Order: sequence, then C-alpha cells, then structure tokens
Amino acid sequence: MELASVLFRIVSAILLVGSVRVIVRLYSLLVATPERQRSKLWKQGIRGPPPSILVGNLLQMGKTESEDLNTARDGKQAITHGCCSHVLPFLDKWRQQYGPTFVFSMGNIQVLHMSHPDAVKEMSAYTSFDMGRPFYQKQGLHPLYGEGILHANGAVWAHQRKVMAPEFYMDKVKGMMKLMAESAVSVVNEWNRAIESAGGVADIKIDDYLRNFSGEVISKACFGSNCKEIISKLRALQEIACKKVALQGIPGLRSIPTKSNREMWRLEKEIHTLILKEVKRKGGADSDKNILQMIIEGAKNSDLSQDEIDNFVVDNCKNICFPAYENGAVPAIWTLMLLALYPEWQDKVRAEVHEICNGQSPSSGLLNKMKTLTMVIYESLRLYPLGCMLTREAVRDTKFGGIDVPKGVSIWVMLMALYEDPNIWGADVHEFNPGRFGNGINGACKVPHVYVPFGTGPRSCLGQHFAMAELKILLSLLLSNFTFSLSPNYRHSPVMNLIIEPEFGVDLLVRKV
Ligand code: HEM
Repeated sequence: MELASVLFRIVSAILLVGSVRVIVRLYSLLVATPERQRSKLWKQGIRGPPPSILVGNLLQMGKTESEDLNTARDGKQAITHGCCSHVLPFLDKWRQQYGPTFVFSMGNIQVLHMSHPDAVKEMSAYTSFDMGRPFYQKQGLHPLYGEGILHANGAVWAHQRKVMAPEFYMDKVKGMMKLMAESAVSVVNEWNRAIESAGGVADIKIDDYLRNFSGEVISKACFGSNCKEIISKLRALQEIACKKVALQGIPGLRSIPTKSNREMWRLEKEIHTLILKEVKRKGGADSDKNILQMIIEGAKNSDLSQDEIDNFVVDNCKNICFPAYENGAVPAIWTLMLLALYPEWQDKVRAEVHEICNGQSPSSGLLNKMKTLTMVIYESLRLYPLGCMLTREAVRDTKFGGIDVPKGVSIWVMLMALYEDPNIWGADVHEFNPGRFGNGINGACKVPHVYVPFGTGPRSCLGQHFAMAELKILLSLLLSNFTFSLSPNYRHSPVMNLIIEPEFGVDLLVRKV
C-alpha cells in the first residue's frame, strides 16, 4: 500500500514537472519570443498592423484575400496587370499604411516586410550563413521538398549547391536542348491534331500541355526517361502543401492527422519509393550521365549513412524536379496569354523566329540571337513574376537593411511591389511593353538592380540557364507553328500557389500559321 502511494506521488510529480515544462515552452514559443522579436523591431521605429494573440495577423490576411478573390470569381474582373493588389492585397494595404518597411505576424512568426530598392542590393551582397531560407517554409513544405537545396541552410546547403550547380552551367544545358526541342515538338503535334479535329481553330486550355512538356523535359534530364507518375504526384502534393504554408505559425498543426495531412504523408511516401526505384534502375548506369547520377555521386562523396544518402538523393531530386516542372511551365503559360492579348508583339516575335531559325531546330547560338523573344519573356516575368518576393530568415541575430534583425524573424523583400512602382518603371508600369527591355535590363528602368526574376546573391536560381533555354525553345516552336488569340472562356485571375498562377488556367484560340 505504502509502495503504491510512493509510486503515485512520483508519477504525479513527474506529470506536474512535465506539464509545467510544456506550459513554459508553449508560452515562450507562442507569446514571449514573438513579443521579444517584435519589441526589438518596434524600438527601432518599425511599426505594423497590431497582431492578435496566437494568430497574429492571419485573420486579416485571410479576410482581405478572400474578399478580393470573390470579385474575380464573379467573372467581373477585367484584364489588368497589377498583380500586387490582387494576389497579396493585405500587403498592399499595409504598405500604404506603414510604408515600405513594416512588421506583421503569421501566428508566432514575425515577418519583416521590405520593399525599397536598397533591400534588393543588400540581398545580392549578403553571403553570410546568418540568414537562410525561413524555417516556417521548410516546415510547411517539408513533404514536398524535405531537406533538399531549396530549404536547406548553412553548410548543408553549400554542399548541395556545390554538387548540383555544375549540372546547370550553360555548357551542360546546351546538351539538354535536343530533348527540350523533342518535347516541344510533341506539343506542336498535339495542337496540330486538335486544330484539325476542330476544323481549323482549336479552343485549348494550354496549362496541362505545357506542364506535361516541362515535366517530360526535367524528367528526362534528371532520370533519363519520362517518369510521369513522380511528376504528377509532386503536383498533387504541391496543391495541398501550398494551402498550409501561411498556417505554419500555429505550432503543431502539421503533426495532426487531418485528412489533408494524411494525404500529404501518403504522397510523400509514394514519391520516395518511386524515386528510389529510379535510383536502382538507372542511377548506377555510367553510360548516360544524368542529373540523378550527379546527385548520387554527391551524396556518396559525403559522410552519410545509407538512409541519409537515400534521403539526400530523394529530396534533391524533388528539389530539382518540382521547380523545373512548375517554373518551366508557368512563365510560358503567362507569356502565351500576353502574346494572345497583344498580337502586334506576337507578330514581332514570330517574324524574328522565322528570320533566325529559318526552319532549323533552335540551337543555343540561334536562341542567343532572339532579342525580341528575350524582351517579351522579361516583360512577362516582370508582370507575372514567379518569385514575387525573396524570403529569408535570420538564423542568428543579424543586421539587414540597417536594421538589427532578431534571430527567428523572417524577411520578405517584395520584388513584385518594386516591379509595379511607377517611380522606377514610369507611368506605363502596368502596361505590357517589352520595348522597355530594348536596351537590356540596364536600360529598362531607373533602378535596374531591382529587376531580379531569378533572385539574387548566393541563393539565386540554380536553373536559370535551363529555364531560359527551355522557354525560348518552346515559345519559338509554338510561335512558328501557330497564331494565338484569347478564348472567350479565359478568366483572368492570378493567384498565389507558391508562385503566381492563373487560377482558372489559360484558354487560347489556336490556329495554324
Ligand atoms: C523562368 C523560370 C524560373 C524562375 C523565374 C525562377 C526563379 C527563382 C527564384 C526567384 C529563386 C529564389 C532566389 C532567391 O531566393 O534569391 C529560385 C531558386 C531556385 N530555383 Fe528557380 N526559377 C525558374 C526555373 C527553375 C528551374 C527550371 C529550376 C531547375 C531546373 C530551378 C531551380 C531552382 C533551385 C534549385 C533554387 C534554389 C537555389 C538555392 O537555394 O540555392 N528554377 N528560382
């Protein structure tokens, strides 16, 4: 009896200490740390919308977002190109209220928003590991990206970058152009068939065709063959994961077995198995060196266990395949929408492609000569930027933009706001005018260093040569075969799904040239 009572007391004491620890930890996570971070910024004169306890400004963010989207869903929205006020309206509102630098909260995450040109300059020169990718993004998108290059930080990131960067140098990309052209020809053939069966004019929702194209290209470049299942599961995972990123400031949410979390975990497991199958099947073959083999070699040359090697390979394949799939297709989708809307620019690019290629398949030398196409792509990436902001987190206390940024605070440098600033681009800032890039980026605006479609500094886009070659090959082949105009089915509604995408896709009327 006495023993039982002693045991009871011990267990009660342990439970009490455990509960106190949990409470102290939760208090620090949810209240004390965010308060301390905010007060350090407030002392430096940085203001922002007042946060509510636990949720911060999440409710305001959700409210302004859905109000704005409803207007688009009614089909009343005309085609205007100012994305800023449409995709992130709450930031637009706060910018007007507090200026270019302010702080807001997503749950327990404090975000320092900056939208002045110097912040971009400073980002390009910032090489210390004291800033890295935000932890909340890594958490929210963990099933999609794991510990791969996109969200890794410090020495782990540096090793991954060193392994993979050489695969995307221009001389390697040149070797991939043939497979890019072959996949683009498949799209041309499919659209030719659609036009014939529609009797001369096909009304095509172009999104899936272009995603299949970019998926096929990266799949062949990475695995040596078209692994459609991996790509389609990554897409399904993205659709669930991107809805959850902003909620990462509410601790514990990602571990609750909700329907969507279970679906994410299932997809993550399946993708893991499929990639490891490819590793077994082709990764060992020396004959055709592909990106996968470089990643495997990089993993083996480091001090990792077999499980860690598997994770390194799987995560980094996902980190290459997913951006290449999404980022390869979405700029092409927006560019074709714009060319359909502005036939005079469509004619100019087509004439240039005819003159330069003269029936030949586009090679790297020919692509370099396509100046008008480059101008059109740049203008399209200005109006519909993939990377609408550069995001970082202070891994340690650091100084950025003249501000002492406490450890744990996220920094958003809002490129999109800078791309829509009339003081930088002139009064026609919201118009599609590729001519502004006639003398390159340096001649396009008053502060050219703000235009960084592929990011800037050590963490700039790994695949930028790959992306530009792929875009130019696809667009030049499509334009030399077809003419485009907007379908009456098209509804203009850019939305933020990690990157800015057309909510209802892009419908074009396509005819043979
Ligand atoms: C037009 C298409 C593309 C655009 C506009 C674009 C843009 C960007 C931007 C803005 C960043 C973040 C830079 C920063 O934070 O400073 C980025 C990072 C990255 N991109 Fe791209 N991207 C494109 C295509 C691609 C493709 C095709 C691939 C893969 C083949 C790729 C792979 C990556 C990777 C791995 C990173 C992370 C680099 C790191 O953290 O070290 N991107 N990209």
